[in-house]
Amino acid sequence: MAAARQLLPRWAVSLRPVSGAAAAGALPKRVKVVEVGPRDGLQNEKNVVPTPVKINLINMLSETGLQVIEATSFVSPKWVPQMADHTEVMQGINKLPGVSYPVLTPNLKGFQAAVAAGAKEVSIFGAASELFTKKNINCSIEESLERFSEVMTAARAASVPVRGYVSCVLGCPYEGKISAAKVAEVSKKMYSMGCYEISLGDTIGIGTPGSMREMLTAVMKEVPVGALAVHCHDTYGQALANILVALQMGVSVVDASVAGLGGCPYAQGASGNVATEDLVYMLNGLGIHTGVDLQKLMDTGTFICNALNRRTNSKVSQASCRL
Ligand SMILES: CC(C)(COP(=O)([O-])OP(=O)([O-])OC[C@H]1O[C@@H](n2cnc3c(N)ncnc32)[C@H](O)[C@@H]1OP(=O)([O-])[O-])[C@@H](O)C(=O)NCCC(=O)NCCSC(=O)C[C@@](C)(O)CC(=O)[O-]
Repeated sequence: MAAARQLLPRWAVSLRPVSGAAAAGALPKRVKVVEVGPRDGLQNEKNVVPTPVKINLINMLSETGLQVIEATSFVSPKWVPQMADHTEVMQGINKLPGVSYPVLTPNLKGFQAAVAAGAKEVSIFGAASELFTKKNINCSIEESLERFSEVMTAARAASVPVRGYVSCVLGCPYEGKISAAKVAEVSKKMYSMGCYEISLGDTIGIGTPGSMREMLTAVMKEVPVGALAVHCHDTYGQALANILVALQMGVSVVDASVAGLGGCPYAQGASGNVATEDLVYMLNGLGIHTGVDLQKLMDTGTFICNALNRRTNSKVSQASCRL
C-alpha cells in the first residue's frame, strides 16, 4: 500500500524536532505538550461532569499557553456517557487562535458529527492488542483500520488533520505483554494511512524505561521519530521516567492530563495520565521550552479538582501547597 500524505495542522510545522536529535541522544529544545485532561481525564468519571465545568476547564487551559487541548470525543454515548455533551462542549468553548482542539472520532459517524460541531482536527484511536480493541471499540484491529481508512478519506476531503493513537503499547489489561513488533506494525499502518502523528499509549501505565526504549526502537524503524508522541499513564509511577527516555530518543510530543486526571473506561484500574503540571515542571528543569505557564496550569488543576471534589494527582501541585 502506498503511503498517504500526512496532512499537518498549521502549528505542527514549526514544532518538528531538529532531525538527528535522536541519533545524537540529545534532548529536544522544544516539546509540544498535548493536554488530554478534558477528554482522557474526564471520560472515566462516574458522575456526569456538568458541561459548563468542562467548558470552563478548557477555557482555563487555553490561557496557559498550551497549543493543543483534546476537548472531547465523538463516541457512542451508550459506551461513554460522560462524553455525550461533545457538541455542546465544542460549541461552548472559546477557541483561541493558535490553539488546536482535537477530538476523538472512532468512525465516520463520529467524524461527521465532530466536523458539524466545528472540530478542525480529529484523532482516530486503535490499539496493538486484539482484545483491547474489541473491548474498546467493538471490532478487530483489521476492522478498526478499515473504519479509520473511511475517516481518513473524509478527513482528507475536508482538509482535517488526523492524529492516530495506538493503545496498549507496553502492555494490555486483557492480553498482558504486547510485542514491540506488533506496536510497530499497527503504528506503521496508521501512519501510512496519513495520520500526521502517532501517539503511543501506555494505557495501563505498566511500562518501564527499559520496555519504553525497546518499543520505541522498534517503532522508530517504521515511523519517523518526528511523527511520534508518547502518552503515559502513571499507574506504576513510571510515567516521567518513561517520558524522559522517549525525549532522549528524540520524541518531542508528550500527552498529559491536568491534575493527572483520568483513566480509560476499558482498562479498569489504570490511573490517569502523567500530570501536566509534573511534566512541565520536569521540562522546565531540563531547560526545554513548552510555552506553558506552570502557575496557570496549577490554578486550572485546582479548579477541576475542586469541581470534582478530589485531590490532585500532581506531585508538583501537592508540594507547592505544602511549601
Ligand atoms: C466505536 C463504537 C461506536 C462502536 O460501537 P458499536 O456498538 O459496535 O457500533 P455500531 O456501529 O454497531 O452502532 C451502535 C450504536 O452506536 C451508534 N454509534 C456508532 N458510532 C457512533 C459515534 N461515533 N457516535 C455516536 N453514536 C455512534 C450507532 O448509531 C448505533 O446507535 P443505535 O442505532 O443503537 O441507537 C463504540 O465502541 C464506542 O463508542 N467506543 C468508544 C470507546 C471509547 O471512547 N473509549 C475511550 C477512548 S480510547 C482511550 O481512552 C485510550 C487513549 C486514546 O486515551 C490512549 C491510551 O491511553 O492508550
